[in-house]
Amino acid sequence: MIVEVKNLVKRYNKLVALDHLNLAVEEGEIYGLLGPNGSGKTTAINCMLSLLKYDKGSIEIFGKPMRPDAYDIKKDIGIIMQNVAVFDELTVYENISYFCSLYIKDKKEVKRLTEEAIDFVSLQDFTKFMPKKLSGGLLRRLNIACGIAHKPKLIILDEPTVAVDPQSRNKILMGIKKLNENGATIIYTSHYMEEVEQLCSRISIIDKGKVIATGTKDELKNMISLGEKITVEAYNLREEQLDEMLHIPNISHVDYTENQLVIRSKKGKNNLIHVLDYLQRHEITFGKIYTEMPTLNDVFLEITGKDLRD
Ligand SMILES: Nc1ncnc2c1ncn2[C@@H]1O[C@H](COP(=O)(O)OP(=O)(O)OP(=O)(O)O)[C@@H](O)[C@H]1O
Repeated sequence: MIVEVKNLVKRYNKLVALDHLNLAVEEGEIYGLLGPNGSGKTTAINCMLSLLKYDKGSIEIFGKPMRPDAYDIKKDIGIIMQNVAVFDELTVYENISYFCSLYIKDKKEVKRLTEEAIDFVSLQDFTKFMPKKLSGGLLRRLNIACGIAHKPKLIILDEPTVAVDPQSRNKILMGIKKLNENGATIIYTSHYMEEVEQLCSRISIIDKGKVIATGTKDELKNMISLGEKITVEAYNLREEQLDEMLHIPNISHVDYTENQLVIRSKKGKNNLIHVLDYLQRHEITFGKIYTEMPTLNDVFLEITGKDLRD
């Protein structure tokens, strides 16, 4: 186990930001913390790193209790926080080199690792730039390079793609995958379900400071009753046909607006075949047809009754 958080409680005066939060991150995982803004992700990370005092619970990292002065643990952790934390008066190269030298004493090794980190985030053309001259996406990449140059075993990224252009976002996501392939365990917080789905091997969904569900994306989707959503471009459907479709096995909702028929099904096999069969038997003209599986937002919605983005 790389990180084990048990029954963590953190209050800001009367507000309970973490309410008996439990997490267990195993070696080699990309572990996602998915939750809406204000659900407690940053507070959890700050507690894990001993940057914030908490009221109750325990935190172990690499099998040892985490404390503010646990430098032997901290040297193996790379942190990339939401707010970019670099020195404005240092160049891109100097920033990365400085953060790396906090952990690595050998100067030649610092140089080698700095250059490797620059290549890794593709900032080769910007090494002499001051941070203020970088775009938002490049600045995020610099922030990441500063956090990972010393090759930590555990890398924690708190919403690293907020307000980042799509090209930099892709580079960041691919970079995180590569860091993981090279052996690092990753904790990744986000309120973007698509990113978490794409990237993470296991996910904890967090709401109001509590973990409400944990699993792989497929395990999470299997927790809910919703099956696939079938969308059909269909013409001249009558009210009674829509009512009849509700009697197709497993179908729970039917909606028809502007020639778009949207059918929601419960879990089960052959839902699409049954729908197609109905359309053909009733000689209903139809065009494009596609199905979508439930998303992590559907999971969040079914458990909490609200959208992730609310
Ligand atoms: N220093 C603070 N003082 C008082 N309340 C705080 C403080 N920091 C966070 N909170 C509150 O604690 C709760 C959890 O906030 P936190 O920032 O951990 O959530 P989050 O999931 O990381 O959201 P975001 O992505 O918006 O940062 C929120 O209600 C927030 O308003």
